[in-house]
Amino acid sequence: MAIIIISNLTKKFKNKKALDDINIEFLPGKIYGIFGNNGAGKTTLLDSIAHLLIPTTGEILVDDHKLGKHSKEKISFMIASGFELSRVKDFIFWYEYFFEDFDSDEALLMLKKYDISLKERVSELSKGTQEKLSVILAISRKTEVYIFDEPLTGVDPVDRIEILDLILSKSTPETTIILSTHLISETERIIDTAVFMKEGKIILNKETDEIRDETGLSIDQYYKELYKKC
Ligand SMILES: Nc1ncnc2c1ncn2[C@@H]1O[C@H](COP(=O)(O)OP(=O)(O)OP(=O)(O)O)[C@@H](O)[C@H]1O
Repeated sequence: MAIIIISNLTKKFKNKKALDDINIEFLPGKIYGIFGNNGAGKTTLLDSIAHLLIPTTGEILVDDHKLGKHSKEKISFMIASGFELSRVKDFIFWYEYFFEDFDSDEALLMLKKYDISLKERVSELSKGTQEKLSVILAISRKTEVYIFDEPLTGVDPVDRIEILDLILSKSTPETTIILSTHLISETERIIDTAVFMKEGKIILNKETDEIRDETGLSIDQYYKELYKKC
């Protein structure tokens, strides 16, 4: 059974439709890649699931519940802002305080591995290191859904492999991972289902193995072919 069911979801910013009648279900045990050109609506979709945005119309159900306290316990997502004055240790403290399922020992081990000091001001870290911190905080929670919006953009190619492996380590038959990225060729090895978005709509939602078998192309090649045409 789907853990997330989205029905007729539309999100407007003033008169602009960022999401246009989205219908999609996310299953446990799967890793979803959300791909699309700039402005396609990827972040708006992920922020809507994380309840950071309120839909204009439509519905999002998580584990059969409307978004709220229950979905907050089920979903862990990367934070992308609020870094201004805080130090790394403040984030560890807040996560421990707000989330009973946060494993601070696991987070501290990963911070050590990536040489991220607890004393550092987050705003003074490089963009890539901020992204690593954000991924570490998100995966140190024990939830059923993990959402990563562009987790690799500023990360160097060697660490990208490790960050992807960290994300992959959260994959179990019970967890759902949703990842948005422009780095299709680097992420497609871990993606089970590719979701292509354009102008606020989902134009493809298919198993990656099926795409490769049917087209003989990698997901990256198929994406480029499809977006060249439309
Ligand atoms: N807070 C906002 N106010 C007004 N318009 C917004 C806002 N957030 C997003 N939009 C608009 O909604 C559309 C979808 O934006 P969104 O950030 O979801 O796209 P995206 O697929 O994540 O793009 P990118 O790949 O560039 O990050 C864009 O046209 C964007 O300008």
